[in-house]
Amino acid sequence: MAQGIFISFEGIDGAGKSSHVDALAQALRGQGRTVTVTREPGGTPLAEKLRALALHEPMDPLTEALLMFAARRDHLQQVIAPALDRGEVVLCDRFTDATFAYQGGGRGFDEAVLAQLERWVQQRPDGTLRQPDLTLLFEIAPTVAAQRLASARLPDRFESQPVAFFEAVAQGYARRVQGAPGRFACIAGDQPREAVWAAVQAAVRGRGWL
Ligand SMILES: Nc1ncnc2c1ncn2[C@@H]1O[C@H](COP(=O)(O)OP(=O)(O)OP(=O)(O)O)[C@@H](O)[C@H]1O
Ligand SMILES: Cc1cn([C@H]2C[C@H](O)[C@@H](COP(=O)(O)O)O2)c(=O)[nH]c1=O
Repeated sequence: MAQGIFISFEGIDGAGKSSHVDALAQALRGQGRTVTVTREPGGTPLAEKLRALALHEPMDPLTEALLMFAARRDHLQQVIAPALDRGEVVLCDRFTDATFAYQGGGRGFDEAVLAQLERWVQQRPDGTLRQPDLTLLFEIAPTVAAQRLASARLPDRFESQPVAFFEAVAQGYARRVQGAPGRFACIAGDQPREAVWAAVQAAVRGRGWL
């Protein structure tokens, strides 16, 4: 059976990505595809426990990075890889680019160490690295994202960071795009919702998946 399709959604907090995950799932299901919608950190009972710790408990950058990869390993083993092996579509709200952006860019953690953890956690039996087939990166000015979040919900450990943190996170994302430009579709997140949704569909259609 052919491998499935792995699509991740990325961007700074408040970029507006989450509302489009379910919409894309519905559109793909409308075409007869089986779709798993999931998120990181999280996606399994264990990884959701690690998520609660990572988002709410104080910790140092190494602990934070290790928790993200521990959650990811369980999520990959239990949910993502089996679904892809069954030929399904996996839509994941954040994946490893978020670790490079938040722990690497935002916290200033050594990206060479993150790259080593990425290899350990995402290596497949054939030696290749598991990565999304497509990453939709929602780009927005940190000040605009902060205004959106201010009226949306109580902030967690990441959302309560200052604008300068999110500028560093955005730079972390930009480095990931530079490293693998063909994997990314960059979407202007500051447009009206309908225009953002049109851009999401165009990116997926461009790959022949919609
Ligand atoms: N295009 C848009 N224009 C204006 N407001 C938007 C737009 N898209 C989303 N929002 C609003 O911005 C807030 C954040 O949206 P959403 O939760 O989808 O962002 P997100 O990128 O998934 O953030 P997080 O990663 O923190 O969950 C919500 O209140 C949402 O209603
Ligand atoms: C995967 C991943 C996530 N984060 C951060 C980014 C967000 O602030 C939260 C998740 O919250 P969301 O509302 O579900 O987007 O976690 C991170 O710092 N590192 C990661 O690897």
